Amino acid sequence: GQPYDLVVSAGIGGGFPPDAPVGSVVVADEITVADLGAETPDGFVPVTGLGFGTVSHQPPRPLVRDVAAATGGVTGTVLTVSTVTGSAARAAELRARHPGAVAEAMEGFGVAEAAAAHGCPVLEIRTVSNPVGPRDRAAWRIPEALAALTEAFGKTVLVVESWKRND
Ligand SMILES: O=C(O)c1cccc(C(=O)CC[C@H]2O[C@@H](n3cnc4c(=O)[nH]cnc43)[C@H](O)[C@@H]2O)c1
Repeated sequence: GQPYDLVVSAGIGGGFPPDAPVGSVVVADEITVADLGAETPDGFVPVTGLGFGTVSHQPPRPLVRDVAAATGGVTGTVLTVSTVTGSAARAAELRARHPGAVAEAMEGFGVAEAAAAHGCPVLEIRTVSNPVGPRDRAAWRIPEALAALTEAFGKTVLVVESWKRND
């Protein structure tokens, strides 16, 4: 079949204040799964600490830089979680464990694993619909985040097309 040059995971996400406010664009320079591992009496141990697997993927640096410049996006780690953060304590715990985290979402790491399995680079772009923290569904700005995503994705496509030609 036709080989792919890039896999893009795009969607909305929660932003860690103050780095990624609601409405902002985030481009992952690292895609990290935050809750894949084991809980032990001494705390959370990632799968890598258990002796197998992987917990992070790195999108191509020049592409991240150029997409962030084109979209006005913030770069940083985007965490993949299975459970949407719903408390200040959990938000603080995640940030303590991942100081470079600017956002969380639910799909990026799975997409990155699939891309890696096919030797394909990956990019994750998120627009922020809500702050990561105490659960307040009424504060989620999903239509605004989707509108921002549409705009950011259009700019991303232009960068990706020139990146493909030049790389
Ligand atoms: O009502 C809830 O608390 C709730 C629980 C689970 C999932 C949801 C969603 O609507 C998430 C679906 C979608 O949005 C992304 N997303 C947006 N904000 C966040 C976040 O703060 N943490 C994690 N994921 C988030 C996610 O990637 C999904 O695509 C609501």
